Amino acid sequence: MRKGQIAVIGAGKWGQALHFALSSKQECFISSRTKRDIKNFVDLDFALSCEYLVIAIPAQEIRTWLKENFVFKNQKILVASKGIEASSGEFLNNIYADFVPDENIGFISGPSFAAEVIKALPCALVLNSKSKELYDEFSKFFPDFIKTYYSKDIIGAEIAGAYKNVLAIASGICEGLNLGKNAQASLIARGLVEMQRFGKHFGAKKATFLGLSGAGDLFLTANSTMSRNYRVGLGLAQGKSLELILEELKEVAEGVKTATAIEKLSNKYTIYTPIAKEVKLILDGKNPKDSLKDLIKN
Ligand SMILES: NC(=O)c1ccc[n+]([C@@H]2O[C@H](COP(=O)([O-])OP(=O)(O)OC[C@H]3O[C@@H](n4cnc5c(N)ncnc54)[C@H](O)[C@@H]3O)[C@@H](O)[C@H]2O)c1
Ligand SMILES: O=P(O)(O)OC[C@H](O)CO
Repeated sequence: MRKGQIAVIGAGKWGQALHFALSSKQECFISSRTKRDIKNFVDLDFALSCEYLVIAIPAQEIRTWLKENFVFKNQKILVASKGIEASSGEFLNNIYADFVPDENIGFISGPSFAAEVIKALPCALVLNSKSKELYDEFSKFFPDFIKTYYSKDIIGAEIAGAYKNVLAIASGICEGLNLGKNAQASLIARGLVEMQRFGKHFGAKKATFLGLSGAGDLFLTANSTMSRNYRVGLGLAQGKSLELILEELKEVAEGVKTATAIEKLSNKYTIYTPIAKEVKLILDGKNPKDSLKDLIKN
């Protein structure tokens, strides 16, 4: 094992931004399934032999990626993805649990557009782990422009980070339909209540939804065209097909698949999730204006 060394796996927008940030205090490696012209780019075997790993591949790909590539050799891992597996409705921490013990894993949450992190603009992140030791070790790698906080509420952080993507789609729809700022603020506020209610069912803490991981990331993502999920919503409101929107986006918008996962889990456990349900229906072809009427009525 490469003791003390750190590598990011996944060289998309977030992986590259984290690689930039984590390179500010020491050498940080990066790996991806396709070779990239990035400083310190290494092959996957090299990356996997580092003691510290930050995994930034999309949520829907994680199970397969772990099965095909990962062998646990006591590495310490930070998960940077934000989503819920759509095919199973499984949370990422449960998927990772088959491969990595609790004390070796943490999850990043909080408001963090890659495009700003890669410019070294200040931000605050939460590193969520059962192990404070793991937090202490990883937080030392972060640059001065990122303030890190510790939390043990993994499920809360995970749900907040995934759910806000679905709400960002809803907010983009609201903007695209020109419904006004009152409507948008109402939607975001009710969305926060909705994701907290959903989280409560799975044991998440209320405080997580009121802090960086919940309100912080929701307010960011649901208010800006910098968000891919928000832009999906804008496109839907403009009458574009989901297929075309995703083709134009060329990057992952986790809210699309996470809406399916939330629908599955809400149906299974009878959790009231009206906004996420309408987003799912719109993604499946419902007219957004009809959704709005139904949302106000119910
Ligand atoms: N971009 C941001 O601002 C941001 C911030 C915080 C969290 N996130 C989260 O980070 C995750 C990644 O987002 P991103 O912005 O880097 O997306 P992206 O679309 O820019 O890149 C995704 C990367 O994952 C790689 N990938 C896809 N399938 C893979 C597979 N099967 N095996 C290995 N690699 C695979 C792609 O090659 C690509 O490099 C998402 O869950 C996203 O929600 C993104
Ligand atoms: O561009 P989005 O919508 O994937 O959001 C990116 C980050 O999750 C913001 O914290």
